[in-house]
Amino acid sequence: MDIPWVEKYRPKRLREIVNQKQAIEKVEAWIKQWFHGTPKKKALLLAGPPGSGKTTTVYALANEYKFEVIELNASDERTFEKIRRYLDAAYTMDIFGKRRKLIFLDEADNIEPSGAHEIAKLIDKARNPIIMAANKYWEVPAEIRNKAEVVEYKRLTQRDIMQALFKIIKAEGIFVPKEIVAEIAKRASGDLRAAINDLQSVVAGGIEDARDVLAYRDVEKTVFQALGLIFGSDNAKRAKMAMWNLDMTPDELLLWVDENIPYIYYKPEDIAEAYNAISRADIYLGRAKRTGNYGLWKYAIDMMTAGVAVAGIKKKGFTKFYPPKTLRMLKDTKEERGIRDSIVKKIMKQMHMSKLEAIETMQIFKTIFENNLDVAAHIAVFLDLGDKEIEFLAGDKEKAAKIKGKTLSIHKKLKKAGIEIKAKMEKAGPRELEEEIEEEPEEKTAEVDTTKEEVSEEEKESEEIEKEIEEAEWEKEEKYEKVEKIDKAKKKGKQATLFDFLKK
Ligand SMILES: Nc1ncnc2c1ncn2[C@@H]1O[C@H](COP(=O)(O)OP(=O)(O)OP(=O)(O)O)[C@@H](O)[C@H]1O
Repeated sequence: MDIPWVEKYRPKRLREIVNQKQAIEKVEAWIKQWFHGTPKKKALLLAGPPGSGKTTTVYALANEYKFEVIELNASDERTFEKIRRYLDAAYTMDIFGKRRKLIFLDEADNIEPSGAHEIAKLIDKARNPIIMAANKYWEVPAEIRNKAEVVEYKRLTQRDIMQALFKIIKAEGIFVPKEIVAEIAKRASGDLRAAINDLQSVVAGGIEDARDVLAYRDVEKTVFQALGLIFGSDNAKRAKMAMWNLDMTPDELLLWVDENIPYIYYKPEDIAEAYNAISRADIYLGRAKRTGNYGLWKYAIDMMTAGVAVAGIKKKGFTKFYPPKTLRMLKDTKEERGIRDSIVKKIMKQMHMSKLEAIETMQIFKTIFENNLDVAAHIAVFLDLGDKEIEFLAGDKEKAAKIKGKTLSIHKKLKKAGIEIKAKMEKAGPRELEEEIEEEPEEKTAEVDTTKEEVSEEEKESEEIEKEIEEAEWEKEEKYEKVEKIDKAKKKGKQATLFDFLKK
């Protein structure tokens, strides 16, 4: 996976930072004072809109003036303790020799009042430069704000953003039409980080799809941030903030989270864990709707945010979020629900699972249907899925058609194998079949004279038995390979699981 362009192209030097000249002059003047003693204000507060260059300034400054940055997050509970530790050791030795530490406290507008008092005390005692950053500086507790020199960052203009994007396009040696660059810059509303991420998404997804990606931008502006909180860290508290100020119902956010799980987690057990969390959330949401007890939303939200955030190891690097396919494809949600329910029922029946397990399994099947058409076809045959059901799981008409084609050839093979096996069995006597029909004498199944006009009761019975056996044989042949493991597990009294099936 490519490294995120926001990191790859983060300016290393102060002069590369676009359109924040005044702010940077102030920051440089302040840091220079540290080389001649301690400045009057030991802390700076960089205030301005997201993606305007605050964090970039801190790192470029540290790079030029040879500081080591200790980055702390104000919403992290352990921050206060860490600050104390670093302040006590203003200088430490590292392999480069003596390097001064610069403390960077991001999200200062998220500091709890109790923490604010302690941080204010620590600023008083500090022997290190402290830089804080906030989007809304008026929400930084006054106690801290008063101890810091405020440096304002401007919202970047569409022109600034376009310039920065073209620099990246040139460095990457790619072509992106000017109107798309202009559109990305316009939609970013001053946030260069968002614009760079959009540009990378558009390039990764192919320019032809650019308009689709951008069409979702208005919603994603917030839903992307929500997904970033859920998938961006293992911090449950941060993840729970995803629903804040989000102009969406939990049901809608659930679809987005659901869609993106397989792009974030890569180990099957982690994917299953994350799906487990959302299927529980789904149950709470359903219950809330049925009973009118919307207090249950809180549990649902916790499960689909924090529950998903801590599900496992996430992919590193740039991640593109995708809008839910169900939103794009199946406008008729009633129909969608009907299809979903019938798949769940089939899984419950064929795989001997509880509803919850079946929902979870269905989510895993979705990933398989999108990514491995061969396995998908086997599952489709095994579950006897209809066209709509295959389409639902594949999330794409074209893929569904391919899977359908593969199921037909599986059916053909099974039929052929069934005839061959039948012939063999007629010769040698089928062992597996014997087990299943052990009460019935074999001769009865072997020959029935269909030329006789008058059929005796006994013969009628025999014919029926033959039919039944033939059906059993068909079914057995179709499913034998796939259910063998499950059957064994059942015989041993173990619960059959999806993984028994997939290991086949
Ligand atoms: N003024 C700028 N000049 C050049 N690049 C910038 C500028 N502002 C933002 N960027 C780019 O956008 C990315 C994000 O910027 P940065 O992390 O500095 O934002 P920020 O102001 O700290 O935002 P936030 O408040 O959300 O943390 C950087 O990696 C950099 O590539």
